[in-house]
Amino acid sequence: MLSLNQVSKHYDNKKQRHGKPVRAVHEVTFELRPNEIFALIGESGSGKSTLAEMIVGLQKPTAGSISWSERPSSVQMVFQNPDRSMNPYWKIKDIIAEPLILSKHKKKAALEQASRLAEKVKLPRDILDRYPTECSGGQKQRIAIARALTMSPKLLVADEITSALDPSIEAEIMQLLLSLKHAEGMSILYITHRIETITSFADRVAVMRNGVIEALGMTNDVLLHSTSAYTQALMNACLYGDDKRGAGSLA
Ligand SMILES: Nc1ncnc2c1ncn2[C@@H]1O[C@H](COP(=O)(O)OP(=O)(O)OP(=O)(O)O)[C@@H](O)[C@H]1O
Repeated sequence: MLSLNQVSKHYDNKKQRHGKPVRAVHEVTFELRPNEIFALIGESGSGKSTLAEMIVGLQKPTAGSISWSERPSSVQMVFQNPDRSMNPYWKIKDIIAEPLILSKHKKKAALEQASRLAEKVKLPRDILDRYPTECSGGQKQRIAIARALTMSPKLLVADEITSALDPSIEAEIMQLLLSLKHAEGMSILYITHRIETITSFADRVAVMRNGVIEALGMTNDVLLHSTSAYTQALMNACLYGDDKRGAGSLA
């Protein structure tokens, strides 16, 4: 359904003083299967967000191709900081309904759909008439997910969406994503630096390092049996807590 073929994103950084070229993503090739959770892990700066942004069309590759077999609106993205995509002066029901109204649905039907989706992502009923500042971080991520669901996505790209949340709230959001994968029949590209959370969550995992995919396969195979020293170091770093952001000094 989604296939990436030799996808690269290089920045020349010529306009910056002392700017050096960066190979944010370099010749990445993989396919995403229908109805799978695919985790993308790697240390900070390894290129995960750049790759995600190219997949949803927010950035153009400098080389290679990305092909998506479904309608364009069936790829949706949820970001780490939900506040950036929410108008603080709008009620939650209007925030969830916005994509429907933009795509010419009648307001009444859009609000009814927003209410159904709020229930689907297990938000309390009274939240619809509140404003974003009156919601918790976990609730805001549920709101962002509900809004993404208005477009009946076949692929949800989730970029560090639980990174700012407490572990117990993170676990609840991951549980929600698992149930949505089954109920909606969608795939999820899940970007995280918390590797310890993905073992019983992701079907497959890709490990990024300096813009390239260093390992890719079934989650347990990659995390437990990979011969890649970098992947092993990432695992050790998260198990023994010496660097929560990843392999750090292992460049
Ligand atoms: N617009 C840009 N211009 C120049 N360089 C950029 C730009 N965006 C990202 N980069 C560089 O590309 C590399 C990959 O960045 P990216 O944000 O994709 O990594 P990441 O793995 O998502 O990191 P993090 O986990 O910290 O979000 C980094 O070296 C970054 O500095």
